[in-house]
Amino acid sequence: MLRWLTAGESHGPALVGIIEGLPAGVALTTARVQEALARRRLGYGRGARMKFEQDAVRLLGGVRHGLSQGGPVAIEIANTEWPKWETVMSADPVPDAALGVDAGTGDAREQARNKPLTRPRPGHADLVGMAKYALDEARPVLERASARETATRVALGTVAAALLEQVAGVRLVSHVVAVGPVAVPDDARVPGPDDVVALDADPIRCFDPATSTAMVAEIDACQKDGDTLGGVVEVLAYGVPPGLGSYVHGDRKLDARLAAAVMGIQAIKGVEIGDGFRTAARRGSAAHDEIVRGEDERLHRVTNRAGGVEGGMSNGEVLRVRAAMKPISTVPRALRTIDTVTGEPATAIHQRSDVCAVAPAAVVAEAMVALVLAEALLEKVGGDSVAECTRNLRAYLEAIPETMR
Ligand SMILES: Cc1cc2nc3c(=O)[nH]c(=O)nc-3n(C[C@H](O)[C@H](O)[C@H](O)COP(=O)(O)O)c2cc1C
Ligand SMILES: C=C(O[C@@H]1CC(C(=O)O)=C[C@@H](OP(=O)(O)O)[C@H]1O)C(=O)O
Repeated sequence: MLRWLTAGESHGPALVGIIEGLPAGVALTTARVQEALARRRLGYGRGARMKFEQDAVRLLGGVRHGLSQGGPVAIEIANTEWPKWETVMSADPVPDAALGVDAGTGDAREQARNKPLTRPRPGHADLVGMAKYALDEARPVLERASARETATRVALGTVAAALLEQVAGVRLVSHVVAVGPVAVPDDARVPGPDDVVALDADPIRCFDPATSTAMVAEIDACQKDGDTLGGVVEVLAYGVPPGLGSYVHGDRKLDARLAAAVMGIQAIKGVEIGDGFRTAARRGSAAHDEIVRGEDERLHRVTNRAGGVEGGMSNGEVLRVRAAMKPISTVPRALRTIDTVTGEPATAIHQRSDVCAVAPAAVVAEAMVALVLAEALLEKVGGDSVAECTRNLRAYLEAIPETMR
């Protein structure tokens, strides 16, 4: 069983991710994780932090000489700004002297704690988080709810993607298909795995040049208006073997697992597999994918409206997952809220923030898809080394009768 966890706060010393249940022999280097994190920092409309954040990576365990060893892999991502936040975010109690105030009044101490955040921001976890965890300000809530945590997901997704590629030749690509109301046309070319370099070079991560230009203009206009934007991202996985996931129980279904994992990303409010919602408007004859034998003597679907999943299992076609991201919640044109100290109306706290983070969300969604696919692949083929998993996958595929391949 592959499992993973993250820990850490947005302005703490570091984030940490652990992935466990990984076979030995997965190729992993600090540079490879750094590269993945650099992709996530990009994105037209991102805020000031991404200009200086270094995402300093340390592989803390489970990897030796560029290969996983079979034990848990632990990855640390240091937060560049930590020295500035050391007092506010100290894990240990901070003496009054270190706060730079007299041991005196509670108020002064509160001020030194970087002004208590008592004007919760709509669209964030702030208000309910304070009530739920019995907190007197939103700082602890936003520190953990922040999408800073997605850096760890991307680091762990790098490990999953390496496993998928080595064992099964799976290759993933993610792109942006809409920013606010600006969407790629339905007939735009779909990027293939070899287009990753071009997508990484584009701060919008959109493969359609005209749409990309319109998206930049939309973000500029929105920023000028003191507003924020969301959008839609798509992840494609090429080379996924058939039979990952299962129809036998709802929580084993690959589509259900993908939806849960992608929905778990901060600000994602909808997930679609294949043509998803669009399929609901079609007749059955125009909604499914007919099976034919191609010139290469192999079975193919004439279309891929299902997005590579039928009956909760991968069917060998390209996996397609889309996710809808809501506009960034920290709106510069501050939204109405209350002050939790007085109960009086107020405007929400506004701190440094992204205007649009759809491009990095695509990279994060790619990581989540990689983690789900890697977990499902290991479930199907098992094995304690990459070589064993590869052998098992080959044996399984070779055992499928000729008439069904
Ligand atoms: C890559 C990424 C970057 C984000 N950046 C910001 C940001 O700068 N400011 C902000 O208010 N929300 C940002 N968000 C969204 C919030 O983290 C998210 O909306 C919030 O934690 C509430 O969670 P929910 O939207 O899932 O309910 C970002 C999300 C992602 C995926
Ligand atoms: C730090 C990241 O994104 C952050 C996500 C985020 C939020 O509220 O989700 C708010 C901002 O944090 P800060 O106030 O520190 O600038 C973003 O910069 C990141 O993606 O690495």
